Amino acid sequence: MPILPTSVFRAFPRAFHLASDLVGLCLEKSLKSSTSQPTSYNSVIVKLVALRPIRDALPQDIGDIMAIVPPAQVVTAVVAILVALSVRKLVTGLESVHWLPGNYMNQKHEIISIVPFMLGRPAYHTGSLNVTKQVLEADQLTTEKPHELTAALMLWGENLISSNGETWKRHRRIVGPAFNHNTLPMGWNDSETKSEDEGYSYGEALSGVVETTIPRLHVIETTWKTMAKAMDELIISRKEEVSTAAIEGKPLGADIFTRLVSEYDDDAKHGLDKQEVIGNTFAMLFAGHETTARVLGATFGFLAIYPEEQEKALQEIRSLLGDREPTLDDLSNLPHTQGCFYEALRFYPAGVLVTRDILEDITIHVERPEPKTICLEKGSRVIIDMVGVHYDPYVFPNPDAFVPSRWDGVPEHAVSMFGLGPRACIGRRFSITEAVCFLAMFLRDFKVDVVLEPGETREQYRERVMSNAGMIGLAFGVRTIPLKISRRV
Ligand code: HEM
Repeated sequence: MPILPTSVFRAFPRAFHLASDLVGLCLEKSLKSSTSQPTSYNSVIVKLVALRPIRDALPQDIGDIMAIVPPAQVVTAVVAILVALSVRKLVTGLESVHWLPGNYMNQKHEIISIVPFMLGRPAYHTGSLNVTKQVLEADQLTTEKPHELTAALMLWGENLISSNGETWKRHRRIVGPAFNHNTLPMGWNDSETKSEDEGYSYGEALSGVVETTIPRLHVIETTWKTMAKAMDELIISRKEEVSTAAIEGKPLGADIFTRLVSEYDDDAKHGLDKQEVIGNTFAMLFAGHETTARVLGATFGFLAIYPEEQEKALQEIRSLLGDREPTLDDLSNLPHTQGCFYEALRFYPAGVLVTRDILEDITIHVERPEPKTICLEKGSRVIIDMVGVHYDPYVFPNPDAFVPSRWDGVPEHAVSMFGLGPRACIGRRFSITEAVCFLAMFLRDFKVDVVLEPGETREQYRERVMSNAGMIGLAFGVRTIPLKISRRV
């Protein structure tokens, strides 16, 4: 947590109110003056949502001191917004260096170093698919996820992502069936239910929670309280529905949440207790919230940069579907469209860091810089750089090029951006289905194009826009992609 002089914090609550007042005023004005300004309305809302968690996070008991700050003035409010935004970066740690693919220079070595990070264990850093496979596909008893790195996700309760050993097996057995063929056609309900007393929508609260997962969790208390309350209410009401359906002999829903709630039994050794239901619900929200959406954004970016690839996808979609809606069976017949999604995912593997602690010595074989057998020693850690893995020129020739056809014929389980081995992403099929379905329906009706700056080429646009990547919430992706979308005639 960055240390700031208390005077800075003192100036905040009042300043935030002023800033919000000002933004509110602009909002009101723009709504009154014209109904044809949706952009300014939206941008104001976005700013408000961004500012509100910070404002609410500030201690209330210093509010009185703030009363002595002079009343609203435009300058104060503008300064407050600027300072607030920069403090937000410090508080949430969202700012990071520009990610540039050209930084990958050391792929001649499959393991880079075993230097411990600060106080941590000695850690092997790797960007090699070969090493990744051997570690992730090793016997479950020989590795586990590091506790301190998954601790933040445990706050809501034990869950599939963060658990290890027997607990992980129990969770995977229960959650797994929720991702089978029957659940794929089902969409996620976009819950925008407002929580009246807190003033946050469920979605807004989730964003707040996601952005503050790392040790600063309790800073933005309101969002967390809102989420906890919403979760509790949801579980109780769905449990009642499930019990009623069981008594009346009606079939239960096949969705993930119903499956989790159905297994909720505080006394059961093989089911989930309430905290575990909540923990897993959050785990699914965390894992499913930003990931697919970010990769879809990048896919559109690449399709805009390379119109010939977009045209190829359009022809594939048109010749398969014509004017009808896609069915689940169609999705395997859209290889180019799927390849575009995979290729964007290769550049931006949303789950960017995969780590394992070594519980028993593991012997692995490396080919570079020369063929060798290495013992990954018990007590050490393996840190897998997923961007590096998917930039490996030995596995992905000409890694800078956007080549959807490189995925032709690659079976789904070998798509390494979703992880490998027994702990590979449980949402992989769900994510691919959702993405290809969305791309098919969207590209049939709309064309995406780049928004170039004066004199800029498409390649320069790619450099400017697509390199501006980093962690957004918990997912790795491109920050902003300016696109022009037009309806096809
Ligand atoms: C583009 C989308 C996605 C990417 C790139 C992605 C990536 C990954 C990766 C790399 C792992 C393995 C982590 C490890 O081995 O330590 C993983 C695990 C997991 N993912 Fe995803 N994921 C995506 C979408 C989803 C979705 C939509 C869901 C759920 C709705 C989901 C739920 C999970 C869960 C629960 C795990 C833990 C599985 C276990 O440990 O048994 N993911 N994901």
